[in-house]
Amino acid sequence: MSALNRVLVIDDEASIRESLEMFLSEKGLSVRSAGLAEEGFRLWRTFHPQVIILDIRLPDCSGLDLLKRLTSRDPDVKVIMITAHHDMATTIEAMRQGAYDYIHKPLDVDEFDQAVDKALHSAEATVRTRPILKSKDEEDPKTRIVGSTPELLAIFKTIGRLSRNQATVLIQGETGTGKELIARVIHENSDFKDEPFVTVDCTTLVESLLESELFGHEKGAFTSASEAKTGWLELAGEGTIFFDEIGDLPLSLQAKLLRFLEERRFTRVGGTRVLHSLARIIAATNQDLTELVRQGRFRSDLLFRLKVIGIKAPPLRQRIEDLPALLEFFLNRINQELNTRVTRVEAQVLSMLKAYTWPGNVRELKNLLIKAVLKTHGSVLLADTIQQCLGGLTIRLGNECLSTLEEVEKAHIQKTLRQMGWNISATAKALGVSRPTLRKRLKSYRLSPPTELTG
Ligand SMILES: Nc1ncnc2c1ncn2[C@@H]1O[C@H](COP(=O)(O)OP(=O)(O)OP(=O)(O)O)[C@@H](O)[C@H]1O
Repeated sequence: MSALNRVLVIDDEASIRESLEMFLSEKGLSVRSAGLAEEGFRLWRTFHPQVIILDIRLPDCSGLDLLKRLTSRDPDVKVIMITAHHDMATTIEAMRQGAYDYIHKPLDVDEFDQAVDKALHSAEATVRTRPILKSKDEEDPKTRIVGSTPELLAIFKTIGRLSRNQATVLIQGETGTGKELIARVIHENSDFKDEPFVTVDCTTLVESLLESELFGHEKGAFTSASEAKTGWLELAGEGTIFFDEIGDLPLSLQAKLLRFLEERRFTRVGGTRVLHSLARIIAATNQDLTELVRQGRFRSDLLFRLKVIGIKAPPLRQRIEDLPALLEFFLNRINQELNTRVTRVEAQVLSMLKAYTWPGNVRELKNLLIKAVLKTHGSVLLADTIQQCLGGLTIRLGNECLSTLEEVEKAHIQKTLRQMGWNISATAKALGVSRPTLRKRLKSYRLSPPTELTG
């Protein structure tokens, strides 16, 4: 009998205990039951159940109190609360206290069956997986670029070289690849890090306002200028001005920015005093500026001026080896920010994430993990949850487009089998499963060795 099939039922109604015992035994599970909280707690200590079915109302104490006692001793305990009461506050409180699930009486057999299977699967995954989060991050997570692929190492070097000067930088890359993050890290690692970092979103600016926002204006410069205003160039001091989506900057403003970059001097709108700015300009874009130049939508001389130092932020799919580190980093951050404790991941999660194409890059990964963590009960991030969050999105493995967990699993097994020359022991080891499990999968996916290997 597997060590991972023990269920404890704690309910004061004898008829419910009996029917649940019967139902769970028929599922092949080992079941014990108790009618009182105290008795249930004692059984929990001696029987070591993977899953507990717990009634909210018990004669000697509330099920919620017992839940609290259990989760404080073992945060990974899987407790399915059952109750005849449909009240919001208790449901919320039970989930807050770490209940795995919450089901109403009269029990719907399918719903109950599924909840028990999921809880057992999650308990099994907790045992199978090792925590991936080792230590708390010491660095400020908001200015940490995670990754160690050659493309990123080259970026780190460039950032180092930029630390002693105020050279202009152009960062190009797809959406969500970390362009703004790179700009902030350049600023944080410069001698001028205590000066301001000012962001200019070129997509949201009304053309007529930009000049005065950027350069400032004097009182009375135009009808609504009732007060003088300091512009971003002055506000930034010796810090950094980050032009996000520079490709969207209107042509008239491109000319003004170019003039400023050439002379480093400017006047406020309606003013005569010549001001200087030593701020570093960093521009970012996810468009192909050379193509925009060709189309006459971007000035080639401005592109030349901006690209004193050019940085290419690589798309996530081109540095997929960084995924484990990113996963660990975001789980840590999400746990801290959302007060969750997802510290383990099922083995297939990583292969699924690695197989996906990530059109939204690191931002998409971060958002997906937030969604998945919020759906996770307990400490293990399950492959099923990732699949749900990826929704109808397609996973790409090699040249194949896969959309279900089974397809992904099958393709991954096939690939590993091929790599291992169809050696079952080596493949099972590489996949982290036992040989019987692998054989079961081969049978269910009808996988058999190519003919030249069978003889
Ligand atoms: N290498 C990385 N390590 C850690 N976090 C990252 C990394 N790359 C991106 N991020 C995070 O992903 C999110 C998106 O990054 P960012 O806003 O810098 O991307 P972007 O390229 O400027 O996007 P857009 O083009 O859409 O403006 C941010 O939360 C950022 O902190």
